[in-house]
Amino acid sequence: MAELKGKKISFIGGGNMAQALISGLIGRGINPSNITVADPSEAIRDQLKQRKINAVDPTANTETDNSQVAVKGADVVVLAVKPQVMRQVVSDFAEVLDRQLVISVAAGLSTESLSKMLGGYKNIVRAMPNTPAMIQKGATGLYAADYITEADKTLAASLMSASGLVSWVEKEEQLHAVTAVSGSAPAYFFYMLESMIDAAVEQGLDSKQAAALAMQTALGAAQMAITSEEAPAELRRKVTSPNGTTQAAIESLQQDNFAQVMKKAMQACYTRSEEISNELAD
Ligand SMILES: NC(=O)C1=CN([C@@H]2O[C@H](COP(=O)(O)OP(=O)(O)OC[C@H]3O[C@@H](n4cnc5c(N)ncnc54)[C@H](OP(=O)(O)O)[C@@H]3O)[C@@H](O)[C@H]2O)C=CC1
Ligand SMILES: O=C(O)[C@@H]1CCC=N1
Repeated sequence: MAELKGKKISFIGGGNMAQALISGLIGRGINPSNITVADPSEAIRDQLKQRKINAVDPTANTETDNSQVAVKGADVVVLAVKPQVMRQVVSDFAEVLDRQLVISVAAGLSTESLSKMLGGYKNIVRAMPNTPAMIQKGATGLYAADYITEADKTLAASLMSASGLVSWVEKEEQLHAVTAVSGSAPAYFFYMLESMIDAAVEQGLDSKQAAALAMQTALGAAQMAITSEEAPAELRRKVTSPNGTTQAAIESLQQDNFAQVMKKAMQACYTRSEEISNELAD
């Protein structure tokens, strides 16, 4: 965290992912006055200002209120807009980049394509975070080309670790797999919770009670898996009494090819990430 002390951090795009990362940063004691966000939504800017975060309107065309203002004063610029609008968005400020570390959280968009969009600017680290960053329980994959300095890699890791775990990948393509296993994955767990709660309600619990039990179980299982020396398969075996209730549930999942279902979903995620990469390449 020492690396972030006094650093000016700007976010281009103040939507879901940016807000999650900002909450992580503020939760770790970063002064909101060191954070600037450019977002066209007045509602988002007003919310940010209430939290003492600077907010500018990228569509404004004044000397004090636009994305160039956010970028010029920054040490780190986090690009948090949809990959499909990145080219258009960065064209507003690419010319004023000179020393800033750019961190892109955009799914799929390669360093090479982004660098071209930025007129050849190369000081880029790619990150694939996830929304539990909001409560500092995020998981982020990071990639930097070999020409990025150790100081900038440390700065990027420090910024993302304010929101939770960080893990570097050696090859840029591995970020597709990171997206499948953690970037998009909170949604899989939320979907599983939704399905479990619906099923418990059908079995006779009221929805609040079902939700509380399912969510606490997800939290407990995740924390156990993280802290235990035993692998998830062994922890699963310890719940599963021979010919008991868990065995019946697990056998049902196996008959329905649960592992295959999960593999197929993660492959769809990986493939979509590759497609976005190809769509945005020149
Ligand atoms: N959500 C997630 O879980 C994750 C997202 N990501 C990546 O994060 C990025 C953002 O995703 P997410 O936060 O979900 O998307 P959101 O749509 O929530 O946020 C993007 C924000 O950027 C704003 N925006 C549009 N144009 C500009 C502009 N010219 N200047 C500044 N801001 C602009 C949008 O405004 P408006 O809506 O008014 O156009 C919107 O508020 C994506 O690239 C995504 O791949 C990565 C990991 C996880
Ligand atoms: O769905 C998406 O494309 C983004 C990237 C990872 C999570 N959300």
